[in-house]
Amino acid sequence: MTRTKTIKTSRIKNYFDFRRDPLSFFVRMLEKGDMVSLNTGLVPSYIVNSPSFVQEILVTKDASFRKGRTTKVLTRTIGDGLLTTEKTHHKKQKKYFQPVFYKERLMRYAETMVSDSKSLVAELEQKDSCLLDEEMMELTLSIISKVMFATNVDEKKKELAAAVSATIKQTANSLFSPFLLPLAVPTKGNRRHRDAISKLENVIYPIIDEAKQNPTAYEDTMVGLLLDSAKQPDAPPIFDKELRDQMMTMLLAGHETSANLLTWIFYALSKNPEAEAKFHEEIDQLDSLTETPFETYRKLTYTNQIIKETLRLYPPAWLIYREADEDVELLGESFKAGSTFMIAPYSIHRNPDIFPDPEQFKPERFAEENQESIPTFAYFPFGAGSRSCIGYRFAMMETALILAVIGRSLKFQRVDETPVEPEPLVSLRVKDGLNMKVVSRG
Ligand code: HEM
Repeated sequence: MTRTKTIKTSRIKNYFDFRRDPLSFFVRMLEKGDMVSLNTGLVPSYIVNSPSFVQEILVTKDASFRKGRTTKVLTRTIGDGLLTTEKTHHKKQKKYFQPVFYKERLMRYAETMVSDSKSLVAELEQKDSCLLDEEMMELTLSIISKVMFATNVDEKKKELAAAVSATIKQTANSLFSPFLLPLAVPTKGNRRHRDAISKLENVIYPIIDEAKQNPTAYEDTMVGLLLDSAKQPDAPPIFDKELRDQMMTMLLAGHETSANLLTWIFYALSKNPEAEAKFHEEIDQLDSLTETPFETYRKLTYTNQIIKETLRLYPPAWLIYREADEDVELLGESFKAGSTFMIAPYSIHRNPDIFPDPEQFKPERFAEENQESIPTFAYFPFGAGSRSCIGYRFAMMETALILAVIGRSLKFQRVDETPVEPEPLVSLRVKDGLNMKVVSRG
């Protein structure tokens, strides 16, 4: 029996429905079948809904797929970094990248996560309200720059965060546009995109020069590690361009996702007083005098459930693309080379058969005793298989520590009750930002 259903609406209607409101489009498609064919003719496009197809594409048959269009678009900004390379090149990079996220390094990163969060608390205590999304963007940008490049971007935080935002907006526009104009074509959007890339490069290239001249100052960072790996016997040399691409990758993949997640969490807590009270109870019991940040992190059980529930409802990586490299058989059905597959954690995480009352915020879904009932490939905010998120542990720890430090001193309340909408760019943002009252917890 075939599990793929073709929807009856025309491809033009599907395309405009998708462009108008991609998130609702995917949620509507959820009940149409395990795999939905979008009727797109020469280049077949599918929406993947069932966990077993997700597993086939991302894990079991992953060698038959590439990231396709996502890679093509992202390469314009980040070049050949870990997020965008394919096949053997990617495998090689993933191997030399692993040590950046080893436990002993994560333990050191935790110190920076806590101290930067404390500085932000001191700043926020002077304010009545703030644009929370921007504050979170600057905080996670500052953390990633310190731990990956030993660079303090405090003075340039706003400018850099704006440059990253501009590249992300342009990338999202290109991702969903039917035409992909080369970046060299001087459209207004392309010019803005190129300016933003130059701003980021003006920060990145001097760091590379400095790291090569003064390696000891960088030995604990990603840049130092990559320079070191090139010194191993038989290792190929590493060029500035490759370092630049990996640094761009970390800037783009490693801070916007976490910042958006944090913004959604504080929003969700402001709407769910019971969960907020349980969160406060947990963090108020922490003994910050005797513990290292890493020990603190391991005690944040309920906080962890809040993070997972927010990742379910507002997964920053809301859409994952794959393209078949060759003809491929999935669960006994054949798909042609070149077929594209859209896998949307945003809609799959709302499957009511797996998550009853899917729109309700219920962190307890992820309590130890309940987690077992969630099939592995029904919940995958960090992807799965060979292309899954290398920063997964980093992101979970960073989010928990930031929540704990900020949550012990402050909470946030909505300034007004205007509806908050998600904006699906490369990562899932709060549309038009989130203005929040800053309330001291006394
Ligand atoms: C809440 C935060 C984050 C979320 C939800 C997230 C999600 C994801 C997802 C879903 C993928 C797989 C994409 C695909 O299969 O096409 C991915 C890949 C990746 N992520 Fe994350 N990520 C987060 C934070 C981070 C952080 C903090 C870093 C780095 C410090 C990072 C670095 C990367 C990189 C380099 C890849 C590409 C891995 C590869 O292709 O081998 N991410 N992320």
